[in-house]
Amino acid sequence: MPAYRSRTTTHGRNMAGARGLWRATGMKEGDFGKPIIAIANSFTQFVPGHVHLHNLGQLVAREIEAAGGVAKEFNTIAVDDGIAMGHEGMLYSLPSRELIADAVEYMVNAHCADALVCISNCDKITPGMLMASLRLNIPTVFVSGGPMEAGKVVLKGRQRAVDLIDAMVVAADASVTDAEVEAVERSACPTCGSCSGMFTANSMNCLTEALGLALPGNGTTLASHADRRKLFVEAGHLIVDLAQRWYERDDASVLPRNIASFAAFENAMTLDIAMGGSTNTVLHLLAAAQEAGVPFGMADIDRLSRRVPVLCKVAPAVADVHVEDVHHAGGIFGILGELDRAGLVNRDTATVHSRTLAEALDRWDVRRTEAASVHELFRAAPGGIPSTEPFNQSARWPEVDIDREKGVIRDAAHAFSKDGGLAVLTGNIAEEGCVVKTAGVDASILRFSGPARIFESQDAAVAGILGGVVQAGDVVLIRYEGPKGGPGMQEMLYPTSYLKSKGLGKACALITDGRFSGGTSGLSIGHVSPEAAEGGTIGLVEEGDTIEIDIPARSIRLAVPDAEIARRRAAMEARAEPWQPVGRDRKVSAALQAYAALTTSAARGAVRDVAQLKRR
Ligand SMILES: CC[C@H](C)C(=O)C(=O)O
Ligand SMILES: [Mg+2]
Repeated sequence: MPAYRSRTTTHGRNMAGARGLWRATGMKEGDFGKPIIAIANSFTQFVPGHVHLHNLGQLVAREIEAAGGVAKEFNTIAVDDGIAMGHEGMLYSLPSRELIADAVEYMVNAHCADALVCISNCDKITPGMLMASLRLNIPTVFVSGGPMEAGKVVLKGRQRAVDLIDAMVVAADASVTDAEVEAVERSACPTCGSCSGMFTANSMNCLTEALGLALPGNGTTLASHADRRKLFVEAGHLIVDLAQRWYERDDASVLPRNIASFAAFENAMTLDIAMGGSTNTVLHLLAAAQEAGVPFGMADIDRLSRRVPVLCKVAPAVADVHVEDVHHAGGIFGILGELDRAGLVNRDTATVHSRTLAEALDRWDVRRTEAASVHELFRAAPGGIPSTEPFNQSARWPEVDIDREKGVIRDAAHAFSKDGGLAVLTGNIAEEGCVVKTAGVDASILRFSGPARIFESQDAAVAGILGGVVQAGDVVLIRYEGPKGGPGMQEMLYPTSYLKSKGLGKACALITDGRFSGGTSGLSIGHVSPEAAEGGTIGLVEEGDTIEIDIPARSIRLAVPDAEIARRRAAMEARAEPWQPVGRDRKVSAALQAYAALTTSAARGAVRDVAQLKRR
């Protein structure tokens, strides 16, 4: 029977000092002996996905106390990728994932907390907390801040849904007037919550639901809707129950590593492929799997991508469907229900709320249950009230969208495409692989070949695209932007958005050892591994070389003879400072240099590898 971790500091005469300090935090006599539950919140006024979290940690805390626990809240940082995008602020985005994971580890282990509630939301906060929960392996429940409502705007006499990406694209489109750009800017992000498309934040919050570590509805219930409050209340009660099951009844099934098993990682990746999730999920699931000690790797992702169809298309893959519409169609359990009917999910995985996924599907798949409460949950609708406050509206659709032939979620027989929404490509330019979100690639360019237009930084690529250097038919190649080379593996959202702004979205390819925002679509191939800074062949490509991309064949290659590549490699190794970008003047802080010294390639999830230090 495991002992409560918190007894280390709450029991024994010699812990009088610690108990004195616990008392000063507000612990009462009767609290000593109750499970101490850490609440990892991530409130900040820098991020719309977190601006509304300031009181939600205490909402959970009151419920923990009502359920018989002691709640202790702390806060992590939270970077807003959309604000950090397109300048050197983006160098900090992926490194912040490691800081968040470490911050949760530090606070939970330093104070011997017994269990954990993670209040996350945006791009690196959910992955960072997920890594921490699997590293710590104590009872954990995730409840994220929830998705933002899609914006609505009238352009050229037609009302359309808009989001952050639309604001970025129209701003660089000379055919759009200043007044129209302003109208989109003012409408694109109407409420608190994570940006409304199937971008990285929403992808990861949906995947945490599929992994079994979050409650049904976590990924798609709007931040603005009153229903979302119930998820926080339920999380507060559930975590005390999970803690008691582990520490008092030796029930190891509640531990994160027994929930996020290999089969659960397969389910999460299957969901991602079926809904065209952000390619960042590849990085973050690989990193989380490593923390969990689960041998889930790129080969598994490739295997799944070849058998899972696209059952749901959401912005940026399509313009007029957002996460609120996925919710209206039954949410993540609606998609998992269709995947289950197609025999594509592991039904016996555990969750924090149901004994198995199969039991959860019976209860939460809107096509399996008539339960009014479930149908009411998925009728939750946007309120259209601009606000930074949560739970401020309770609009409902008349019915749940269960049209699986033409609706937002499809059954396997009516899939948007038989091929999955994500593909892993390999070849001489990416021997450890690279990824492309196929759900966002026009069918006409699944096979593409063209001359390399080389840029040694994201900024140079932006200047080249906006300055007309990039022409139709080109393969934009951005390198030395990997985890080590950037450092920090920037998201290339502005280059991919500006290709659209210039009308080149279906006329060019873009490949990089960097990565992409979930807002990227088009023939955008990222995570090229090994990266240029680690001696990858992408560092040997020369201007005008032909790059051949064949998504159906899962291949990408530099059409240059092996002997020439070998010659170039020898010449590179002979340089005084090999594998460095040409003509780039980027100041890299000591903090980022420390990150670069320990990180690894995208094919490993850009995880920290301290073994590198011993090899020096
Ligand atoms: C819309 C872009 C978003 C902020 C992002 O960075 C991602 O999805 O990764
Ligand atoms: Mg991002």
